[in-house]
Amino acid sequence: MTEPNTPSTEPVPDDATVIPVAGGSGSAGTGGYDVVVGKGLLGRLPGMLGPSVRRVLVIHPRALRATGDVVKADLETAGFQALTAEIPDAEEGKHIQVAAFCWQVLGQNDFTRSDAVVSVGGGSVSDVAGFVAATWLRGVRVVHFPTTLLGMVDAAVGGKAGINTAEGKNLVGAFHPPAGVLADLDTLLTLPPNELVSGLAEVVKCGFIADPEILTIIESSPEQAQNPHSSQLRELIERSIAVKAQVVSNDLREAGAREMLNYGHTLAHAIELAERYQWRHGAAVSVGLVFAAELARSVGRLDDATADRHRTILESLGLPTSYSSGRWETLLDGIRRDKKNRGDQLRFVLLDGLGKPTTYDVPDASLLFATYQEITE
Ligand SMILES: NC(=O)c1ccc[n+]([C@@H]2O[C@H](COP(=O)([O-])OP(=O)(O)OC[C@H]3O[C@@H](n4cnc5c(N)ncnc54)[C@H](O)[C@@H]3O)[C@@H](O)[C@H]2O)c1
Ligand SMILES: O=C(O)C(=O)C[C@@H](O)[C@H](O)[C@H](O)COP(=O)(O)O
Ligand SMILES: [Zn+2]
Repeated sequence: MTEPNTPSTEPVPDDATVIPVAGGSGSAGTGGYDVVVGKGLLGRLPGMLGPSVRRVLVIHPRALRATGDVVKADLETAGFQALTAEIPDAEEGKHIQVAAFCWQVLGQNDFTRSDAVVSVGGGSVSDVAGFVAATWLRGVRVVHFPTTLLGMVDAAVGGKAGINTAEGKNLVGAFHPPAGVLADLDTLLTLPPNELVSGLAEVVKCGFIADPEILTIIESSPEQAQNPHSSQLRELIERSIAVKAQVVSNDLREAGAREMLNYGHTLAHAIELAERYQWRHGAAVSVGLVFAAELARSVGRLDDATADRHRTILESLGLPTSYSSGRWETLLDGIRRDKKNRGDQLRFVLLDGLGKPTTYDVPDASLLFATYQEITE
């Protein structure tokens, strides 16, 4: 795997797009923070960290060692005392022992409440780094520098941070909004195509729950949607971030409306657990979206055209839309541990129509088994 192009620090470009998010600990406006989308954004990092920060821990996976080193060197040039913590790649990084290793580095280097964490990597890195920042001294600042499409459009925005346990995905975590997010499009140039496509599943999710123009853009050219140089992909990124920013600005702690961002995830997380995290998150979300569409169709909430559109658009991107038969009991175990459930009540996010997400209390698990038959290979 090739590492991203080394981001340049100067000058800060003018063609960046700034998407504000309300709520949190950032420096933008009244307690909110900015998600900046553009190229050559690293020069903005000191400003996002803020004037009180002296020490910075840069957390990155092994695969992005050179990028982590560049970020560290730039921070040192800007006058910070910077350290790096190298963590295991992908889902192996979302582990309590990895968090403990980062806490040890912070402790041994006297990090105080006025110091900060920076994540450099995909969603797995922003999740664990955000969790470390949320828990160290009960909360220090974190800035995310996402290097995957999925990280830019989803994981780095909104403050959900967490790790996995043996029992399931993201079962331990915190809501800890970043002080800012730098989505540097240059980093996408080295992202393997299957990772970029994985991120597009979350983009499609945003299209179905809130911004149908996203679907139209992808349908008009699935190829350009996958081209890291294209204006279409940049527009998809900005639209998806705008959807997420709007939702989390109004419901950071998922008291209600934020649940819509979990569309497709009830089955997706169960698949990831069943597959021991050998499936990409976006691939699992893709199957989960089709499952949710079929469930909504079967209970008479979603029209055929919108339900069918799920499969068509996801397949046009090369994402999976079906899953192995014979795994239902394993999947149901995962579904029972979903955070949207209340007691024995299983709950899903479904669509009442395009752009009309709602929550659905499943009356009987047999309904889910029947829907599973609709998506098995
Ligand atoms: N907190 C949230 O709101 C939220 C939202 C969505 C997903 N997530 C989580 O995000 C995780 C998935 O994130 P992801 O899809 O970014 O995967 P990831 O973090 O596992 O990264 C995918 C792979 O790409 C490599 N990589 C990263 N950037 C690269 C680059 N620029 N060039 C080359 N290789 C690069 C990584 O080393 C890794 O092997 C899951 O754990 C999911 O649960 C969290
Ligand atoms: O931000 C949210 O809220 C989401 O649900 C976004 C999801 O894409 C993301 O995968 C999130 O990590 C899932 O959260 P969880 O609470 O179901 O673990
Ligand atoms: Zn997700």
